[in-house]
Amino acid sequence: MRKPIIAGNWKLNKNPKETAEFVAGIKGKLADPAKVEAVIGAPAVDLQTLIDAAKGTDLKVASENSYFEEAGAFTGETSPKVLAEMGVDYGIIGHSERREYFHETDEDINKKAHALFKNGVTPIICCGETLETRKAGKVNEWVSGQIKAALKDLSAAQVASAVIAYEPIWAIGTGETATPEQAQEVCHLIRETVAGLYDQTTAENVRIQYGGSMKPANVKELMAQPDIDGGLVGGASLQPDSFLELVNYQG
Ligand SMILES: O=C[C@H](O)COP(=O)(O)O
Repeated sequence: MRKPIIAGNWKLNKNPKETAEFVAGIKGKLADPAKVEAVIGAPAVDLQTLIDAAKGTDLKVASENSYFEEAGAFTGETSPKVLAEMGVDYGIIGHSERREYFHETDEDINKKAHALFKNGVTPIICCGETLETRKAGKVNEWVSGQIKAALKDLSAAQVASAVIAYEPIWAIGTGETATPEQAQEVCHLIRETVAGLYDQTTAENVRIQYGGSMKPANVKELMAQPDIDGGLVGGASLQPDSFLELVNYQG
C-alpha cells in the first residue's frame, strides 16, 4: 500500500522569516502522518530554518536541487552529503525549470539520484513533456525516455523507495491542470516503464506524484486516480491554509 505524499515546492520564494511563519501556521494541523506524508521543498538558504521549525511536527523537508558531487571546487553548488547531515529527507531533482533554465541533462539527473541515495536522501525525480511534445503525440516515448535515463543503474530497492513526479510543463504555474484522465494515463505509463525496467513489485511500490497547478479545488479528483500517489505543488503550497487543504484532502 503506497502512502500518499503531498510535497510543496516553493521554488525561489520565501526567506527564512517567512519559512518560520509558514511552519507556525501549519503546526498541529497536518493530516495523520500514517495516512499522508507532508513535505515542503524550500530554497537551500531556507532549509536550516525549515528543519529547525519542523522539529516536533510531522512535516518532512526537501531540497529543491542538489549536486552530484559531495564536496570540492564546485562554486555555488549544494552537497547531497551536507543535506543529509542537516536532516533533509527528500531531494527534488530534474525539475523542468532546472532542465530548461540551468541546462540539466538526463545524465546529470541520474548522477544526482545516485548521489542522493548514497547519502540516504530520497529523490523526488521529476519528468514531463512540453506542449509541443504532447501535440506531436510523443508523450509516452518522451516521458519513458526520461524515466529510463533517470533510473539508470539504480537498484530495484532504491527505485521502490523513490518518488517520481510527473509534471507536464504546459500545466506548471499556468492554472491549466491536466485532466485526471490525462494525468492518470502518464502516471500509469511511468509505472509500466518501471515494471519493464525492474519488476511488478518495484512498480507497485514506487510512488508517483502529479504536479502542475494542483490546488485544493482539484486535489481530490487527481488523488482518486489509481496511479497518482501524491502531488508536487508549487503555487498552492505557498500559503499555510492552501497547503493544509491539500495535505488534508482526505477530509
Ligand atoms: O514543482 C511544482 C510544479 O512545478 C507545479 O507548480 P504549480 O503547482 O505552481 O503549477
